Amino acid sequence: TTILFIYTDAKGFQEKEIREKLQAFPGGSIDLVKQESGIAVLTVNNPARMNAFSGSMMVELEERVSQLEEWTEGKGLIIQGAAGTFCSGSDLNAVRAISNPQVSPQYCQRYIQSSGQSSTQSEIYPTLGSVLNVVIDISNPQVITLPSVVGSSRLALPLLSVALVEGNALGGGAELTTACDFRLMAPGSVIQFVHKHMGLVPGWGGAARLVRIVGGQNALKMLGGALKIDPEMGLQIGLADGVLEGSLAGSGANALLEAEQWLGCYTTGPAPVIRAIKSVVVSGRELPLEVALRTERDVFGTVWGGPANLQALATKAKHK
Ligand SMILES: CCCC(=O)SCCNC(=O)CCNC(=O)[C@H](O)C(C)(C)COP(=O)(O)OP(=O)(O)OC[C@H]1O[C@@H](n2cnc3c(N)ncnc32)[C@H](O)[C@@H]1OP(=O)(O)O
Repeated sequence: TTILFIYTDAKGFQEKEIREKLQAFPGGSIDLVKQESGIAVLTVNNPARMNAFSGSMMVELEERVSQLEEWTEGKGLIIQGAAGTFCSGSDLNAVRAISNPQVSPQYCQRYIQSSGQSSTQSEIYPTLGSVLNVVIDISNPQVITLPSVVGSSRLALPLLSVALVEGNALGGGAELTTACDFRLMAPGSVIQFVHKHMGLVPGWGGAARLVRIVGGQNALKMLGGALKIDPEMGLQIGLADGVLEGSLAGSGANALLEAEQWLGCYTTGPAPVIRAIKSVVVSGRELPLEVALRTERDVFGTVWGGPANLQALATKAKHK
């Protein structure tokens, strides 16, 4: 099930067209490593442009998310940038190429209307937004669909996800951090919604998610002031869930190791149980209460009497 191929014919055609247009802006890659531990590492890799998102990287992100959807043993996901910095947002070379005055008026109209007709370059951003919905709103594939959000019956990933922020997370890069369940910041790192300085607002879902993470007041200040959020401020407003140790930071490998250890506290245990935990929390947060309660009951049914439950009963576990 990928958003590119399960639409109706007209929509499918549109997505194919968008994909082709995105491929016209190549550069960089999105690398995925699935580990035995059940934690996968996704690397935004375009260091010559501070890991800015080219068009082909957007397409690759969608493909990597599809691979993660099929990874039934998976429990966690770390998203990082290559070479010690997170992501500087959209590739401004591509943005400049598509923002010439002849394209712009059409761009704006299409962007707002989001019509179902033939696509324009402006649909780059909403397209990636759909992928990010899947990265964050991860839930139990058996029970939750978010049709109104992703425009299809695509499901959210059942992995606990962390953005490992070293260096800068700017613009769309800041948005990407909000598409994860958690954010870990390295000393000296910055998360900054620079959209206002670019004459924009977030378009990948970053504003809606930011409000849920830090509340409306903080989100208004962050967007309105294009504030540079350092680790200390990040912790204070609840944007950061942790700050990496200074002694270990500075080296990409060590920062990743630290992030894996941090995430391991939450992903230790059998995959079906970890995935179910993600599912009940996301449904509780995102769905109307009545639906969330029903979902929780259904998810409960997937672990009740399961191997982990039976083993715990047999060993008469004490929780001291
Ligand atoms: C809805 C989406 C909204 C968006 O994401 S709009 C894009 C928002 N992002 C930006 O405006 C980032 C602009 N860049 C910067 O502020 C700085 O480059 C940054 C990231 C703080 C790093 O500064 P420095 O460490 O001094 O490095 P630098 O400026 O020399 O950059 C090294 C090379 O990377 C390039 N680069 C950085 N961000 C880029 C981007 N977003 N798109 C395309 N190229 C980008 C930069 O042009 C430079 O390339 P070159 O070496 O001059 O060829």
